Amino acid sequence: MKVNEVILYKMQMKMKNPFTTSFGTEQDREFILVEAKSEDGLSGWGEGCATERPLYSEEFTQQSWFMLENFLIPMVINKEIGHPDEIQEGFNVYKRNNMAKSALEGAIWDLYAKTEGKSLSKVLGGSKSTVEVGISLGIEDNIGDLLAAIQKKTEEGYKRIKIKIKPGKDLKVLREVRKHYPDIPLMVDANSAYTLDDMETLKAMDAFDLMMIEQPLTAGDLIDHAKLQKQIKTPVCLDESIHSYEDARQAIELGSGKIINMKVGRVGGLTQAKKIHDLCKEAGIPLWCGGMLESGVGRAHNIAIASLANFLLPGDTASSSRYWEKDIIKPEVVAENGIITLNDNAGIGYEVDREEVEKNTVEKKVF
Ligand SMILES: O=C(O)CCC(=O)c1ccccc1C(=O)O
Ligand SMILES: [Mg+2]
Repeated sequence: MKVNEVILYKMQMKMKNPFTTSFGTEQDREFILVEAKSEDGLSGWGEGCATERPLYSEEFTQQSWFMLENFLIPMVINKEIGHPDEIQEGFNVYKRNNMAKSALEGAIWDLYAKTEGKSLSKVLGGSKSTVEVGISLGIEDNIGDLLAAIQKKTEEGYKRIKIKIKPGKDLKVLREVRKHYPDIPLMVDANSAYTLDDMETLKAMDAFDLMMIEQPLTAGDLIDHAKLQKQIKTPVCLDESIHSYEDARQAIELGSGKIINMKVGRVGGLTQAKKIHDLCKEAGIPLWCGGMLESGVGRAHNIAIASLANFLLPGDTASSSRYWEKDIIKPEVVAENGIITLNDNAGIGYEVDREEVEKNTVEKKVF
């Protein structure tokens, strides 16, 4: 297979509602789409999940664009590619920049699957035909708004509720939520907002029967998370601490957590995600698929990877309509009663709506 043209689209799409985490509020989602074209006229699509500002990790859209334009696209264009697993080896001469790597690698995976006439899930080795999904709810100023959102999303059938927390917006919120919803599957995500000095608060969370606490401590940390996990019963789930197979291996060895949130962009692409999946399966560490407020393209990739066997917990891959007035894929992603059913179409399984893409494109470059 040969990629003879790559197109980068810088996208700006307004989300229906602002989304607040411990690191800030986002409503205008800027991201990169990658289209990789083959000689026989097929197009593969990938999405870069970096955000406009480096708030979640060190990556941001302009940096991804620069990486893709100057370093990554030249490595793949007009080269013979036997299998997408080969891409990552080449990319790894450059350090990190995982979201940029993943965007292009993802487009090539989609192109490969389309060339083979198989679904992306199939070529990745997925074994499930449905995936379970939960919902991630941002921090609200007003507890009433959060309770209303929980009510609505529970009625829609989402399989678990995740609420964002930060110091000062934690135990009081949990007490209130549990008062109204004593039995819902519930978890929290701190996005690195605490340190071991907050041990009392973190220990107090054991009282709320949480499925897990996601990334309570510093991004990249494995050691303090291991210390924390020894002192609390609630499983620690790692997000911003896992960027590679090596991170996952060390986290398992150290006991830094009991669950891993898999984000394909964070770990540098589908090939690395598969490797981490296999390692975690072997080690008895369940995974679930995280989200980065993706458009339909990234969402479709997330659904495909979530069909692998060790994705044992509901993911953050909610319906398109949770985020967008109109998504850029046809049909849109729909979770019914908290379940997304995969289709057998070749590649990502959804058609990219070029008209919608163009409408939301602020910059475009052909290579
Ligand atoms: O619905 C989603 O896409 C997941 C939302 C979410 O939790 C999130 C959104 C943006 C950045 C980081 C995170 C996170 O999982 O930490
Ligand atoms: Mg998270």
